Amino acid sequence: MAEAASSSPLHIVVFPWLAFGHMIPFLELSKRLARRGHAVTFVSTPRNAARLRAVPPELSVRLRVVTLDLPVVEGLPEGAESTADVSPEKVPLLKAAFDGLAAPFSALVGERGGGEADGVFDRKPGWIILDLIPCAMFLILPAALLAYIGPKHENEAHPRRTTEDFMAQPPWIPFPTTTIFHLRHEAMSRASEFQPNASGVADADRLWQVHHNSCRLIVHRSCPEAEPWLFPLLSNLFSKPVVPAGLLLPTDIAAGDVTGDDEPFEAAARWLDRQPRRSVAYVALGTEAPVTAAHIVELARGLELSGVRFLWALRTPAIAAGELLPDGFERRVAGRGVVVPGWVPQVRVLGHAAVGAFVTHCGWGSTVESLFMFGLPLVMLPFVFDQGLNARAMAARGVGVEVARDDDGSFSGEDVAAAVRRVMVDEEGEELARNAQELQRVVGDRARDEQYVDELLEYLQRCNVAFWRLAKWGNSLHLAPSGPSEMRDITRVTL
Ligand SMILES: O=c1ccn([C@@H]2O[C@H](COP(=O)(O)OP(=O)(O)O[C@H]3O[C@H](CO)[C@@H](O)[C@H](O)[C@H]3O)[C@@H](O)[C@H]2O)c(=O)[nH]1
Repeated sequence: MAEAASSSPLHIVVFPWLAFGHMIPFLELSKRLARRGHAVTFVSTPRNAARLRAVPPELSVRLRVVTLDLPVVEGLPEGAESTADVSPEKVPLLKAAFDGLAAPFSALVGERGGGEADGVFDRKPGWIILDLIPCAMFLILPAALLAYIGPKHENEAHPRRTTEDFMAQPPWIPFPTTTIFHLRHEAMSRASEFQPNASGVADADRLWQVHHNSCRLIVHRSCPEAEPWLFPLLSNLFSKPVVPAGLLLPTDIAAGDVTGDDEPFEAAARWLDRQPRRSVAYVALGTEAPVTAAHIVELARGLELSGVRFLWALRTPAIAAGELLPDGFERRVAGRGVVVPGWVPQVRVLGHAAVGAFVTHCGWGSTVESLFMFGLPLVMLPFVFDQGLNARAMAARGVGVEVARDDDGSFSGEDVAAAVRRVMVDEEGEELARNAQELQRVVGDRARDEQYVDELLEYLQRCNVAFWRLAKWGNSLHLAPSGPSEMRDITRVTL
């Protein structure tokens, strides 16, 4: 890995969407860019910045965190700054608040490198890397989701109107694929993402606005080993380079990238230390899945019925975890099951020798951390976004099984227990575990993962700032290639 920038170092500003599933990989990418001698300004809000682990001292000369205060939006709970702080129906309000950061962000990047003149940051940004704004878009999502959404012109040529349309393979994917939401509840949720939400804009439109108006380069937290065939297809479909950043496998396994109230976890960690090797199922459904009280009851019933040891990270922003669990649940599973009501250092748990499988919503971050980093087989319970696609792709690779679902997405405790036992108890589980280890060996190669960042940097340096002129105009951020005729107006900044 290059430790110093080979040619003139870049100043890169990164500004992720306010979700830990986004901020964590953006910070990981930032560290790798800084380690290679480039200056990185990581922008977030004060509370999120405080919750992310401090930048390692050796990187602090080149990687700095700048905070912007989130504007007040009616209905958004006080102090809510990330999707982990709100229930799913309030996320559009968080998006509206994030949209309100367009002007301060524009001011930040428009003036010198962003703030006072201080050495490496005293340069206008060569690149801005955001979820949904120019000039490079870094998607922490798998390439499969972008392939499913497709470019606007393909959606116009092949409009999807009915639920069945959303359940079918997109016609612009010309080969057999797992990129299909074949379950009715998933297709319905997808369809809603093409409609405007409470933030006033449809999520698909946010994506297209950037793809079509402003971004020159699309970067995925992924690699061809993890998602074969998709990168050339996407470059072709979107008529611009779609390149991998690698999986950004977390480097700081012991700490993770988020600080929180680890207190409730410490007792669970001591319990985990006493469990036999590969005997515990770690259960966690990420930070954004719309998990209902009924889901939690059935999941609890399933874990109890399975007879398997488990550690469950149960985050419920709106209701105390204990109030959702069936009566007497914790007493009945005492000794073999532990519920942690709050933030759990997930990477540390997944890497623990006692953990043998992961009951997961199949968020891409969780898939990367469990399967590609540690080779753990999966019990898959996807809800929204890319999660169903990830589950399908991993089932096809023989590294996990999905919990059976009804058309409306509901599932029973018996369905959960059956899937958990297939992975943790039955003979089939041995093959799943072997496949997962084998996939990890191929996909989770750290040297190759670093090489993808080198290749990305080479690309960024080749097409550097000569290409772009930054201008501030009114309340919007404008990024313009050198000719004024190509000036583009970017007003929206969120996913
Ligand atoms: O108690 C917790 C809860 C979460 N995490 C971390 O938070 C991240 C969660 O990321 P992910 O697994 O991707 O889940 P979500 O936050 O739910 O993911 C959103 O963003 C993902 C892209 O990262 C998409 O794939 C998902 O569909 C979308 O829900 C991971 O790094 C976890 O290690 C913890 O460390 N402790």
